[in-house]
Amino acid sequence: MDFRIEDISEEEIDRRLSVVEPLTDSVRQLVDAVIRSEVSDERLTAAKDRIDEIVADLREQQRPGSFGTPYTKEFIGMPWGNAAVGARNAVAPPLHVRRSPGLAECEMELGAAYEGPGGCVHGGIAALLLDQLVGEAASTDGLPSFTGTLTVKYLRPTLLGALSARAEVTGREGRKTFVHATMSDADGVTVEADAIMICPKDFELPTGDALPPPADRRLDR
Ligand SMILES: CCCCCCCCCCCC(=O)SCCNC(=O)CCNC(=O)[C@H](O)C(C)(C)COP(=O)(O)OP(=O)(O)OC[C@H]1O[C@@H](n2cnc3c(N)ncnc32)[C@H](O)[C@@H]1OP(=O)(O)O
Repeated sequence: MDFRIEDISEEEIDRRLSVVEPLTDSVRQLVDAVIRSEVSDERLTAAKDRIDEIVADLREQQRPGSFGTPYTKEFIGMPWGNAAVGARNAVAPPLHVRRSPGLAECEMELGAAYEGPGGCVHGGIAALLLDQLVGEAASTDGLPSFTGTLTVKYLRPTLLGALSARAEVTGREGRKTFVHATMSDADGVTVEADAIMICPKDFELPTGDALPPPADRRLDR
């Protein structure tokens, strides 16, 4: 796992987020517009050329590999490439997760980019989002857990639109944490999931005098 430390203040995190979040949001709009646009083929081709120019511009200075999760010295994580919550990742809806001990909750709006069956959320997307949420619920004590097993039950189709999700720790056994999660629309639960989350045996926390103990650590931004 990548544990790069980036020694920046919370003000600097906010400043960077104020630049990248609107950009990522515009890319989300672009994805949605491409899916639903009914303009002529000529205009679609012209759009491609303009987008290619922007891509070439952004690639002038490019990080190798993935974004990873840099941490501040206070252990605030910045998982900005993450597929479910990443502030720089237009693939992420994004989820804005609220966390308290053993609990993670969020609301989200899933549009055309997340479609599986016509008008409905793709089952893989529901599993992705619930996977993130069970990970966050299991990790609220500051020690990260990986998903060992995730069992997903689709109770009825989840229509695209406004949704909420919730994950709650139901038990702990050594390095294993058991989590139950649900995704709901206005009429109730549509998907439920059970996870066995595991803190890996060879997992080493980054060390350093400035690092607070796990229980006092701030979580991701
Ligand atoms: C602050 C940051 C916030 C961070 C918030 C971050 C949120 C991120 C959320 C994203 C979640 C993900 O997508 S995570 C990515 C997807 N998952 C992965 O890639 C995991 C890949 N698998 C692995 O790395 C490994 O297999 C592990 C870590 C799961 C387990 O390895 P290990 O540590 O060597 O485990 P091991 O000693 O063998 O077993 C320990 C105990 O767990 C059980 N066990 C082992 N594997 C499994 C399994 N797959 N499913 C169920 N149970 C298992 C064993 O029976 C044993 O039980 P007993 O004998 O003790 O009873």
